Amino acid sequence: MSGGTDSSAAAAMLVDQGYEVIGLTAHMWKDGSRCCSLEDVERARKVCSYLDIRHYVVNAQEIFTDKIVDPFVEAYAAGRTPSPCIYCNSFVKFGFLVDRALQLNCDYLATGHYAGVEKQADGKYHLLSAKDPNKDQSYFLHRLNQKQLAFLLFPLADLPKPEVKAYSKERGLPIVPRGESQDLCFIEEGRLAEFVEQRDPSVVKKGEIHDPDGNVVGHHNGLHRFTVGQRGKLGIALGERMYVKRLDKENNVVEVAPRPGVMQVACALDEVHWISGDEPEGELRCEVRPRYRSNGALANVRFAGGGKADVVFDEPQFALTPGQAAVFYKDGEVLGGGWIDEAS
Ligand SMILES: Nc1ncnc2c1ncn2[C@@H]1O[C@H](COP(=O)(O)OP(=O)(O)OP(=O)(O)O)[C@@H](O)[C@H]1O
Repeated sequence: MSGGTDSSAAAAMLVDQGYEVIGLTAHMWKDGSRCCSLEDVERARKVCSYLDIRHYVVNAQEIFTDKIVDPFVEAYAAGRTPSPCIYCNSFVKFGFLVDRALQLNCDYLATGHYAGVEKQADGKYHLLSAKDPNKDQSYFLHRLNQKQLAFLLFPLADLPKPEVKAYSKERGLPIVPRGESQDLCFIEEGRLAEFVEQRDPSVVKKGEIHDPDGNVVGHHNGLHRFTVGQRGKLGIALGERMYVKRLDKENNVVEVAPRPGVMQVACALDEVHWISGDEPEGELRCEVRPRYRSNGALANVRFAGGGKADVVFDEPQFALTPGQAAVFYKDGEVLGGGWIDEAS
């Protein structure tokens, strides 16, 4: 329970369905940050007390630093754009918290994620998109395995957010309003570069900005200030609108190009994960979402062995970004996904 509407509503629904519910809140990051802090712990405590259920607070600061924050900074230092929510789900929410729930003799761990889990006739657990496409979080859960899915309940899978809000109100849940969770809950809005610099000062390194012909069109203060597809804040004034096309770590160069230059048709993935535990044979035709806010595009996924795969889209895609996840969907189901290593 994060103290927000979704997990509070999920807990209340399970209480209403007759489950014996225990609230579990991870204190993940420093106080004063926008989430996962002591203020959230306090919010969750209030809801539990209202529902008359036990509430446990677990200290997850060490694992959060080791598995989410440090790799996040390392990725930026390597010229990539990381996706910390995916790691947080794998290691903290559905790793560390599952272990704690097992220690408390729980039969399930429930969260307020918008996604579905279903055991089907093949005996496997399947991860499904949420019914509310605006809230669907299945993209962030694509690295879950069978053991984790067997232990999970997602009570909000079939509900649109307005219904969850209405239910919380009707049920009288004492929820202190706050904004929807942001991707970077541990960093103050607009302070990403400073955060990375504070934790790894070596990222501040002057370099050049190159146009598609290799001309120097500007200078920068570190690759961590850029992400592929970025348009503004380039500090250059050219006749044409320019986007970041590639971050060249080796030469500390930011390559920019007009929009057509940032459209690419293929990308190489590593650490590909399959929810079923079995890699499909040969080639897979499916929809691939190369970032969270993407509708998915038809592609062929070819397996290259050793957890690697190549994705070839039917149509060029904008800003295939190293460090982001490409997630495979078929008929509303998440099959798995991998990290984008390189686009071409
Ligand atoms: N600090 C935490 N401790 C325990 N569980 C958490 C914590 N933060 C998030 N969760 C769980 O993960 C789910 C998804 O987290 P996310 O950050 O996407 O929250 P959200 O959609 O804003 O939900 P909420 O309204 O519950 O905050 C939450 O609904 C909650 O069940």
